[in-house]
Amino acid sequence: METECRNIGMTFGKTKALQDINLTIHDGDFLAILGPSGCGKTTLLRLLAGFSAPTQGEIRIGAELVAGNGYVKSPNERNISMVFQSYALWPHMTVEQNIAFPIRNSRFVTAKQRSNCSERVQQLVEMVGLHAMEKRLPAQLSGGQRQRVALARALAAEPALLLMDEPLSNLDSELRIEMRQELKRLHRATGTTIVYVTHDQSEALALANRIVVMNHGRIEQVGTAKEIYEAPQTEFVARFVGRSNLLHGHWTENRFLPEGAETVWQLKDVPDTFRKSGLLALKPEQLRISEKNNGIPATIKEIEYLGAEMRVLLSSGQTALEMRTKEMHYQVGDALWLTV
Ligand SMILES: Nc1ncnc2c1ncn2[C@@H]1O[C@H](COP(=O)(O)OP(=O)(O)OP(=O)(O)O)[C@@H](O)[C@H]1O
Repeated sequence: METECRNIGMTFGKTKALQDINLTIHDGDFLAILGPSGCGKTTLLRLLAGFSAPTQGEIRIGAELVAGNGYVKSPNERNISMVFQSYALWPHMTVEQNIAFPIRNSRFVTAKQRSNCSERVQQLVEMVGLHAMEKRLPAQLSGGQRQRVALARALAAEPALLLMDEPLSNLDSELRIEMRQELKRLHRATGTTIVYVTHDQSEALALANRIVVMNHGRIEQVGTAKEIYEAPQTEFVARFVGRSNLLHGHWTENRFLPEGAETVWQLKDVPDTFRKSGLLALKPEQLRISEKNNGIPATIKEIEYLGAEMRVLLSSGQTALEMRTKEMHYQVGDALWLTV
């Protein structure tokens, strides 16, 4: 079942939280909505859930109009479930009671599913790895285990759409990576359509089969992780997702003369998104330090040791640059050249 947003706009007083949102969510998608704080991600998710009505445009789930023209269908009338950053479990209910709740109460559950409730709860408990914890209360669980209960509860009534708002951000970094694998496995096993809000580009790249990048209430680009990372269509996407350096200069066919450089760079297979504006987008791992004057002059501002590699922050004139390297023979304050 497809979900369709058409010309969605949302204003709060003078704030335009969303503008011209056109988006189709396909059946079985794992779709990430990625963008910086305040770009409108949560507002869009809340509209999909039915917590508020858009000020413009319409939303359809399958053939059914769920919001538009002042009409809005409430969350419990939509076949959706939601997982929040804060888990939002019922504190007085055990693990199995929390998971059973939507099976007993959702209007989208059939009589047959309801009569198989205990088996379904057991199946979900196993699926999210909470065996032997069924009788515990949320307070007797770790953060990761609570989030697993929230996930099992969200999947219990087999929703047409599962909405997740930064569900892993309360977990420590190791557990976050582990839960990512869990989520991917659950998505493969259930085929549920997932819309996943995050401001973390590595989370979006790792999880989603499609990514929607948002900025200032608008969609900047929609594509697969590879498309978004390797072929950004806007300066914002290049910087936000790929952490790309955008160098100004002059293009002649496949040759680029960066501003401040004396030597032309011969480049291969460069997507021509930015050529018209005299820009070259380079990922931190594409920049190299050069011993000789065949690139742009730069000064090292900071070196961060990250274990497997180093993150080096530099400045070239007024431009701040970032590179990643495995070896570093220079120090903060050194002047050198950067090339590709
Ligand atoms: N109920 C509201 N009343 C007024 N302004 C709001 C309301 N909800 C959101 N906004 C504004 O709308 C914009 C988008 O907010 P939203 O919460 O959707 O952003 P976000 O991308 O989810 O941010 P974050 O990652 O920080 O949660 C912001 O400028 C925010 O201040």
